[in-house]
Amino acid sequence: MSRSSRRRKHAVSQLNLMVVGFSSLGKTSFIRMLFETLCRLKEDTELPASLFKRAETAQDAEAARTKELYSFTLDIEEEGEKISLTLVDCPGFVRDNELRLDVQVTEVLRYIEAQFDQTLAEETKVKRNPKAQDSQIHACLYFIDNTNNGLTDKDIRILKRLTARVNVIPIVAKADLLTTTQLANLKKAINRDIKQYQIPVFDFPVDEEDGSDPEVVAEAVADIQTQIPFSIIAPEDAELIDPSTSEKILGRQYTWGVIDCLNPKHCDFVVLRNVLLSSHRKLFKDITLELFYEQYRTERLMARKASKMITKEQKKKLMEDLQEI
Ligand SMILES: Nc1nc2c(ncn2[C@@H]2O[C@H](COP(=O)(O)OP(=O)(O)OP(=O)(O)O)[C@@H](O)[C@H]2O)c(=O)[nH]1
Repeated sequence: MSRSSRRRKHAVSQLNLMVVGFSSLGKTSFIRMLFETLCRLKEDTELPASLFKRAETAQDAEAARTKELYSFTLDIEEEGEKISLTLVDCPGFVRDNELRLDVQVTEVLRYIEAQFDQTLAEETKVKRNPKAQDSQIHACLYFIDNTNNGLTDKDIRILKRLTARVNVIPIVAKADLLTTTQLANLKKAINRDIKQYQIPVFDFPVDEEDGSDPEVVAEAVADIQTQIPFSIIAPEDAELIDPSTSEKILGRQYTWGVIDCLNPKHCDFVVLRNVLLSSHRKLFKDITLELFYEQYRTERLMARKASKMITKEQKKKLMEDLQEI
């Protein structure tokens, strides 16, 4: 084995994912489900307590609400590759206060931009740290309320802001509450709105650099594209037993039957997990660095240049105006 391939085998890839959306749509439950399906390399990683606060009753709901943004990192292995996976959970957006909602979205964007600032600071160092962590958010899952018929005005406004800074993947949450026809209609309505309002969500382009047969890759991508937005059902109880197989499953039990959250016929979790951790991981990272980070970097440098160019009088006037605010 050559030195470089040995290095690659031991190389750890970083992946940073974020979940956002209105409150109580199942974001934390999704993170918990993802966590439960991961092949962890270190069992002793300290996990946030909020990850285990389940809310099966209305009284629990307030206590289990995500109050502030938090993140945690896990060392995992996916298809033989080591990944340092950071999951970021954000407080749910409020529905009834436009001003507060805007502040919340700004806070999410500030967090994303703060990660770009870290890269920018590292890049401008004379002696760069070769082991510097990549903390940029590579993909953001946007949870959509399935009680609406497509995207609301608020969704559109939020999505327009987020897609300027990060790869956004739309998610239909709590898909168990919809029939097959309702789910298909909702997916259609969301895709119609995405197109009509020209929201540049991540559209699963064919990766030109992928060494596999181009026809096979194009077919796989087309297959994924038909599933967007991905439907998710999070389990209610990790200890659920499927009565037909007597096996433990991650699911939800109803009077009429059991949902297996890992069954691709029930929801798109397995496809989404594969897209995030495996098939599109590199593409998410490349686009983040080459498109979103570059855009942010250019904006920052231009703003810096513009502030240098203003005259002393203009600066004085600006300071006076700011004091008046
Ligand atoms: N029916 C159903 N309920 C779900 C699903 N996922 C989560 N829930 C329930 O929805 C409630 C809220 O779930 P959370 O995961 O806390 O939602 P959240 O989006 O993180 O909420 P905030 O912290 O307020 O933003 C809980 O009672 C969950 O058990 C699902 O797929 N289907």
